[in-house]
Amino acid sequence: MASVLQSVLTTLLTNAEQEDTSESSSNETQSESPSTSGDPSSSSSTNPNATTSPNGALIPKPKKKLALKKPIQLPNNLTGLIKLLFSFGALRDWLKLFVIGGFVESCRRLTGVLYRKIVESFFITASFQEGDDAYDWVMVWLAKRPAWAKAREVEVSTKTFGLSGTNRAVMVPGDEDDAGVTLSGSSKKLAYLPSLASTYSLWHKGHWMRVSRTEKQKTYYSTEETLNLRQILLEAKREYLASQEHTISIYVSDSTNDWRYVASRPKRPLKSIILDPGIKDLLVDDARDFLASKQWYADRGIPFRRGYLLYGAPGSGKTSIIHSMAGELGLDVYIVSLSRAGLDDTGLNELISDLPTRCIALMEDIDAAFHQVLNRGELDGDSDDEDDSAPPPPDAPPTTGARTSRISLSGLLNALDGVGAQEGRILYATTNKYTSLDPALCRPGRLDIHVEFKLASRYQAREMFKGFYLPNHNQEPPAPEKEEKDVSDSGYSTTSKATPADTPNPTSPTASTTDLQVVTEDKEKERPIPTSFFGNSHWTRGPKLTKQEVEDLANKFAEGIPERQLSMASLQGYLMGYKIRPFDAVKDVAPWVEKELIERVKRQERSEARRKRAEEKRKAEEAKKKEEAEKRKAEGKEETTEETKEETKEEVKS
Ligand SMILES: Nc1ncnc2c1ncn2[C@@H]1O[C@H](COP(=O)(O)OP(=O)(O)OP(=O)(O)O)[C@@H](O)[C@H]1O
Repeated sequence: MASVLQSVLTTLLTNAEQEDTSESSSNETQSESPSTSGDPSSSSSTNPNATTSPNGALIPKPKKKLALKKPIQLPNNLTGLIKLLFSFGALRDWLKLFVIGGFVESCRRLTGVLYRKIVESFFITASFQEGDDAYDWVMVWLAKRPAWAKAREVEVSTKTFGLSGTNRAVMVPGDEDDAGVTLSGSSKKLAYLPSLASTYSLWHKGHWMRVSRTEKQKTYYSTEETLNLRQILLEAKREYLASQEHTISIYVSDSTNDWRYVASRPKRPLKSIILDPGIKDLLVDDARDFLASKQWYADRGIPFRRGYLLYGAPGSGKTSIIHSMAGELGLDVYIVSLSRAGLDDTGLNELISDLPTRCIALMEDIDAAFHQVLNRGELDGDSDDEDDSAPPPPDAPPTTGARTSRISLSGLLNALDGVGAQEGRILYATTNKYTSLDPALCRPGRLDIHVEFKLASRYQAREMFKGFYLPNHNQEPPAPEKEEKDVSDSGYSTTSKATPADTPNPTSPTASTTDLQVVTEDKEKERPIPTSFFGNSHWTRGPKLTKQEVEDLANKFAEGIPERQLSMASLQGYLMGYKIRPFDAVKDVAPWVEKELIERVKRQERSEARRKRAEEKRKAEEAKKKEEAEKRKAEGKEETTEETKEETKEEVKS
């Protein structure tokens, strides 16, 4: 340090010397200049550097040698050096500035550190990462805080945060009573999000909290608050779940084998699914009993899992009952799409083990993941298995063609009950091809309960008819004026509003063939409220039927439906065309059924022809393969014979 200071001082002193020298020389120059330009006498008297000779000429005085007579002695101790430094004015000012600046900066940093320490000791900071459930809870909770509505700077988004239907209104604080903010006719709601890099302060139950949103690799929220964090999170979760009370969440697997939330669906009431008596009760009671029996399973060492296989005719309500059960049991649905391209055994295992503990895993069309029939022969890789020679089941898919996914049967079996299989989950598998499933897949422990869904019975047809037209006394009638305006509703294409085609007319054939009566003005008071679960916006346009009238009509309708010939989906499709015309629905049912049955026969013929073609193609390919194999075998033999001959010749020669 001292040596540095010494070298600095030396430089400074040298500079000072040079400055003095230049000053002196400039003085000299100045003193010379008047003698050359002015009167010598006057110059001599004024010029101190010249003397006058006896002849009057100016004789310049000899030049003074400019040199430090006494060079400054550099002190060799630190104190002396500092003293010397302070003897230079400019340096002194610089040093003062340096010291004051350093002091101010240190104070600033110290205050920052102290502030953070205080904040940390009084506040709790929590970060929520986008994509996590807790993030959605906190978002919905924040949106519901009144203070949030006063925020001056927000980011507007149409994200739903897992909410659907009317619940989405919470995303727009203060807008809950609106019919719904619509964006150019869409039903999307607006959400106010904290804008990036802004900090918001709000009070909650007497506590101050700050909310800031920052973006790193992912966006996340961080809150600093004085409240018990657990309490706030629980509150947020409670409010979120309350918002979701009437919906179920649907998750699907993405290409990275993670579960991704896709949508919320309103719960479908169980009564809207019409099955033969006892089936619904069996499914619901068994699932309820299972969910309540965790300890029972644990005591007996039985894996806490339950599987249901719903099989049968297409459009008979398999998928619908699963969604309805999810609502009834309050479980989310995780759809495992076995035919997703790129899904292999490892991916499937990961997905199944990542399922939450209480949920519904849904595998639709479990047979469709494999183009080949799932059987033991394939599983064991034993091509000579006697099963192979047996003809495939009548509805078995063709056994050739590329697989859509890389799932093997053993992979699926492992995923269902291997070590990684999640406890507490309910598995629903559906198929239209029960006979094509391997018994190993269907055994208890994997798929414990098998329920057949048949084509519609007369009982189901009757109940569906009643569901469309029966008064529902739990609902308030909608305001007629409002309904008048609603022309966008429907699902049917005919019938003018003024004279519904179904309104019995004394002279019309419909009226003459039925004993039902038109509801008169007097009856209007006890006017029935329409359909329980197929919507009610069109009810004012239809005839007002009493319960008994609907039951009579339903019986007539059911009589026209052949037992187990048509699917419930087709019946629903038919009735949708007669939403406000129950009389016509009954009247037209016979010709419709006839047409449907003819269509069905045609469809069956087409499918049989397709199956035959596929079978022939398969046989032809097999024969071709066999022929090629034999040809290769023969060629191989010939080559070997030639080679043996050559070798013998060589041997003989040698
Ligand atoms: N039993 C039923 N009760 C009420 N509606 C039904 C019933 N069966 C089918 N539907 C109606 O038919 C439509 C199709 O039903 P769903 O998808 O549940 O049939 P599915 O058996 O799963 O058909 P698939 O085997 O082709 O997948 C739905 O809109 C549903 O409302």
